[in-house]
Amino acid sequence: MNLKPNEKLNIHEILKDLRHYQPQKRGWVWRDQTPQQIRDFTYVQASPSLQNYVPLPSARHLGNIDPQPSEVITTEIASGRFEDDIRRMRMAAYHGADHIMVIRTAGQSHFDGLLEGTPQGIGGIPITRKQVRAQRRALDIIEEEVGRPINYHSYVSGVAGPEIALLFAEEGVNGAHQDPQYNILYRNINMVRSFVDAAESKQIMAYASMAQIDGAHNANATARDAWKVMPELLVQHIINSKFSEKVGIKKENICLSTVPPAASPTPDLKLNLPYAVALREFLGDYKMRAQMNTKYMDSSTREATVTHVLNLLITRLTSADIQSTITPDEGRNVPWHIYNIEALDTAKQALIGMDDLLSMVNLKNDGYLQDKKREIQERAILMMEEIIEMGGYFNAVEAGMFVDSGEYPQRNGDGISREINGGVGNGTVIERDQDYMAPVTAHYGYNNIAQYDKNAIDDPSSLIDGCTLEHPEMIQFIDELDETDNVYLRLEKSEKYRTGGLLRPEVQWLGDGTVTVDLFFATDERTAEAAALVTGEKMNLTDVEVIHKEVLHPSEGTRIQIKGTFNVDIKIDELELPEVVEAHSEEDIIQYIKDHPINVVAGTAGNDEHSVGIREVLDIKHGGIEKYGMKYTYLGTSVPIEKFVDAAIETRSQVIMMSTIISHDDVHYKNMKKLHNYAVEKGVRDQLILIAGGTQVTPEIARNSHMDQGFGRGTKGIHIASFIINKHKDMMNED
Ligand SMILES: Cc1ncc(COP(=O)(O)O)c(/C=N/CC[C@H](N)C(=O)O)c1O
Repeated sequence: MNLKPNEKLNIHEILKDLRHYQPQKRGWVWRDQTPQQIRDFTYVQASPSLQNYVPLPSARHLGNIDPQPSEVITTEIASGRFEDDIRRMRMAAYHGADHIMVIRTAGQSHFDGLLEGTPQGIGGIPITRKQVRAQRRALDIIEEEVGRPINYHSYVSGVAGPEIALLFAEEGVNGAHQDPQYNILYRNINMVRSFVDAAESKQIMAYASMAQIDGAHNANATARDAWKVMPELLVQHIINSKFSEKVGIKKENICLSTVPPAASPTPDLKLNLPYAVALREFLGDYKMRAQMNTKYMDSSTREATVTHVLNLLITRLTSADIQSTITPDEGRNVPWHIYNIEALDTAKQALIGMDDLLSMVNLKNDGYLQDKKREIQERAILMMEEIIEMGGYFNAVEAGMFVDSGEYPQRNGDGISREINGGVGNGTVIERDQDYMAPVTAHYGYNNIAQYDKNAIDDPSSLIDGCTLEHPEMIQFIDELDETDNVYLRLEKSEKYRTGGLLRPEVQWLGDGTVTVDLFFATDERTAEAAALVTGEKMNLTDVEVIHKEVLHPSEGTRIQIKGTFNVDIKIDELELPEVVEAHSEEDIIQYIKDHPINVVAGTAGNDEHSVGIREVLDIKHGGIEKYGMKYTYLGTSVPIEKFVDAAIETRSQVIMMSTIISHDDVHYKNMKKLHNYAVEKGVRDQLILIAGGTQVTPEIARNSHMDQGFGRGTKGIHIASFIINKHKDMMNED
């Protein structure tokens, strides 16, 4: 399936014959990191541009360039409906994401086997073979469309870790979180079981060349005062990284989740920059996955974005191989399309904006930064030495050494303590017998293959002519298990928004009807909140809820954002679509005017004193037509209609731009007819391009009033200039 930008991805095609689909490749793909020369600009920490993309809004002034940073950019997409998330993945890829992270449904860490089918998830997606295969298949098509590989990522931790790891290897998943410490500390899974499972999972991930992200960041999401766990974060990174390397994951696929432990209004960089430097100095052989702090994130997207940009500054002052973006699941707890895309644009804009920063500034080799860095490192080393003295990691966990609210070596005794012989899965690790044998690939630990064939020791599955990792056709694909909760039922309900010609606003699921309204009330917070809910109801929204409050002043005013459901289906074929306003590139217009000089007469007609609008589209300062080399004679305001034509004749102008804002008694259309009639009377109508503009002017009605074109709200100089050269070309061909 080849995707075209103006064609929607067809979920039915993705699901068709899924049982026979096999992943196109395995393994993580880093970006091609090569400096890029784009127009006048050289980008050093860059990668090649995409074939299909949506550039930043401001790129419009720069020929729509879309430079790509060198870091892999992550976005997390998990609304609970994998079929709807595929659309967002395509949007995200257009905005520069090449690492799609799928959070699992709540509590999947505690499922001791694989889920099947495609039930709807809560707070994430139930990771199943069918769902993974469908999304990887979609990403295979989307990466063709944007022209860059896309890494698909989810989570291996939990009691079914090894089974999930094998599923991911079989289905071509490219990256996963895997860290036994996560199981132990945050899911209370038995520590012996967790490390044995982790060895198996990591071996499989190494075989499939998957990138691994660790779970150290969870400490600063869990700790009482996150900035105090910095020594422990280093320790956690070291434990998982060294363990992973010993199991067999290549260093370039071991990624540290370098989430900084603090965010403004703490002095963000004074805490997080020394930590970032300390981490990279100790563990620079591995890859760094930068991820902004998600603990001190509230419902203000503006505030979260600033924290995100400060994290991007740290990335540019140190280094990152993967740059994660605001994790809507953890930030605003609303995994909506707009938050993924805004965060991707933030990352792209900031990283590109700070390209090659260290060629201009560098970090001081003395003073606070180095002292703080060293202090963090020393605390971490002391902590590791004490762990060894305590008899090792398991004893240290049992003693509550981790996520204590004290800054090591200070201990407050409130760490997360787990019993060596406790937790989920305790007592489920069984010593392998002498004759234990499993004829499978990427299997960790004792495996007595030699008892059957000494030559097969390095290739156990050769005893059975290969396992599922060599023969994907052996994989048992289970379609749907639950007749009441599966993708087919969901697609049936939303089909009218796919092929029924209907539209409804949405935030995450097709046609979910959710809208947000941004309100300000000149009153205190509680009154404003109550008023906002009533406002939503009076707008005929249902399920109205407040999702964000901002006090501008305790009594003068409060900002409230609400969400609500809009319960009306919009019929597409009843819509009157706005005209497409063609805009040539700035270079083409400038060149055309150089070859064909064009003069313009402009002013505001009749008894109308408005002048702002027409100045916006005339002056070079606002990107008016002057910017493209056109010369204009400005007649001012309240210009008699005849004067426009007389001045055009006198100045040998080809164009009249008449601004006519006032629309009482349709005076604006009367002005247009008068202008046309007078030009005819003077015998110059066919030599002139007549353009009318104004807030109440529409192209169709202007043309019906004998103008050549009309321009309404939001018109920019480039739109008018493009029309003028198109019309001028037509007139030239006619002559
Ligand atoms: C090591 C590890 N294993 C599993 C899970 C998730 O585990 P469940 O699937 O049971 O929820 C996590 C979660 N971290 C959040 C990731 C964050 N959004 C990020 O970008 O890093 C984890 O860190």
